[in-house]
Amino acid sequence: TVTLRQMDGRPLGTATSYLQETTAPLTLEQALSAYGHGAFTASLKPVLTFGIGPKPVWIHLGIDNDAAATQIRRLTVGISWLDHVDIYVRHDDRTTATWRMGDRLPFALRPIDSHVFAADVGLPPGRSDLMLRIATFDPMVLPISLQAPAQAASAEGRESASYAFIYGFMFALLAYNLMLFIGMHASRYGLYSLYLATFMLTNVAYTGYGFQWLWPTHPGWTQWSQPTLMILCASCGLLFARNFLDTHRHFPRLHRGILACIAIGALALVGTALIDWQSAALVLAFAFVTVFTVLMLGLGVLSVRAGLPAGRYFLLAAACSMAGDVLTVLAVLGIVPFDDWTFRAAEAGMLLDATLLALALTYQFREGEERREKAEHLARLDPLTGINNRRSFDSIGESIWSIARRNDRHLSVIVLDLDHFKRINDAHGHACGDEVLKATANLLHQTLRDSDIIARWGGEEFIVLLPETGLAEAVALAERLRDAIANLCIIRQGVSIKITASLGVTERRPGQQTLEALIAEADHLMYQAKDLERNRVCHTMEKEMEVDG
Ligand SMILES: Nc1nc2c(ncn2[C@@H]2O[C@H](COP(=O)(O)OP(=O)(O)OP(=O)(O)O)[C@@H](O)[C@H]2O)c(=O)[nH]1
Repeated sequence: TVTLRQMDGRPLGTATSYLQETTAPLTLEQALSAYGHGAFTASLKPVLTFGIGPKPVWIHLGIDNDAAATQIRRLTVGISWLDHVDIYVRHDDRTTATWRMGDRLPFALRPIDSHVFAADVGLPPGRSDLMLRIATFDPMVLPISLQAPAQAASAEGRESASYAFIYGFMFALLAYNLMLFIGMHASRYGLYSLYLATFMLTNVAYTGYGFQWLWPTHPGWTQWSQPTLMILCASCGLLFARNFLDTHRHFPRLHRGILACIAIGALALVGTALIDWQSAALVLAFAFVTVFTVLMLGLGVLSVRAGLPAGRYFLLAAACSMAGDVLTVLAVLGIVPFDDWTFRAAEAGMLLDATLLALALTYQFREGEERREKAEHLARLDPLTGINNRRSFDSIGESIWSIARRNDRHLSVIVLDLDHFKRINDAHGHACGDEVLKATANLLHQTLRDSDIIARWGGEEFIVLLPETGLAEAVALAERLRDAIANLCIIRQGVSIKITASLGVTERRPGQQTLEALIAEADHLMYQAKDLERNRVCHTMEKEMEVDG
């Protein structure tokens, strides 16, 4: 028996006693008579639990109103998914109030607009008895409490606010990822959004908010929504994992196995729906979610072991979600004490899961961008010397050329070719030739300004584009380069290798049409230098002097 003071919203299980029906359903009179004969068992737990799909249960709670006037207290059975909740209030051997509710009956029959089962009970002074009959295919967990209606309403308000926070947070993640999906056509963002959306729907269904807000006139769907959405959500999670971890490439057998698993789950669900076997659908859904949780964790472990960069986030996310799910299931099955924290652990786990996966997606995106930038950068460089290759020179050179042309600015070019390079290769080997090419590129890099463009033009040929540089200055620079190359000391296997280079230098002339023509001129001059015994700089100034002379 509970007194008014004990009616503070906490579960009153230890004040109750119960009787489970064995064969035929009992009437109220039969249950009362059984109670009178002491057939009820006193509950030792504050929250009664009877596992999945148990026989219907009768619960008795004695109430002592020690005040002088009638008191109203809100009776709450704080779980949403019970099929039938019949409540009888007895006073002076009479039934003073009866309510029938449950998620097999339309929501409108509920006396209080709540996502769980609640009724305001009038308690005259003295002793009253509450008799409840509860029947369900789902896990039967019964947090029964009494408290003043205003208090109950404010507790429910706080609870709703916490759900609003969870849904708001998840909705923001969902909307953001949906936009990424639409904008980038990357299916992993779409699958992640789908996973979040189905999780939210599953949660809305099992917390009873779905029945209260979304489908109050469809008790049939309320029944089937839970197994259906559980299987749908787990399937979306697996599809996301397949895509996110690229299982097709890394774990091909698992990739196919996951799809088979989803297909079996979906077919089995359709089968149970066709024969309207709801208890089997529930057992199937719980089994599927268990397989899902194990698979997600296993995929996380495998991807970390395979060194997949985003694997750590995934594993941590899967572990958070699994810990939350396990705690909630244990609470619902009565294996660990049922309270707000244990019951809502799955939500906390999923919040962490969703956040970590969002981080993992961002990490993966950043990594992809870095890879792409690196590949683009590498595609512009000569792999041996690390300076620009011809393709990259062409694109940079063209823009410098058009600026110089439009603004009529100085622009010079040097073409440099190493002399008798074939001999170096022949005498010291190809690897040694490579070393010489690298040393030459290095020297160019160190001697020239950052604004000058250096590139490897061909085998042992280099090109330098000198913006804002007149011919005299370019020729002086070319001479310095020639001299530095001639003095370059490359020692390989104790042998000192000497090299020289021939250089052609020219400057853009007003009216000259293309950069190509300018380079061809410098190239021509470089060949002139080769003809003149090599290790020389030839330039257009000489040509002009010759013409003048
Ligand atoms: N080691 C090495 N050799 C290269 C590379 N690219 C081209 N070569 C070699 O450079 C040599 C160029 O020879 P040639 O075109 O006959 O010119 P050269 O021997 O320098 O003679 P001149 O240009 O007339 O002074 C060839 O033997 C090519 O195989 C490279 O990346 N590494």
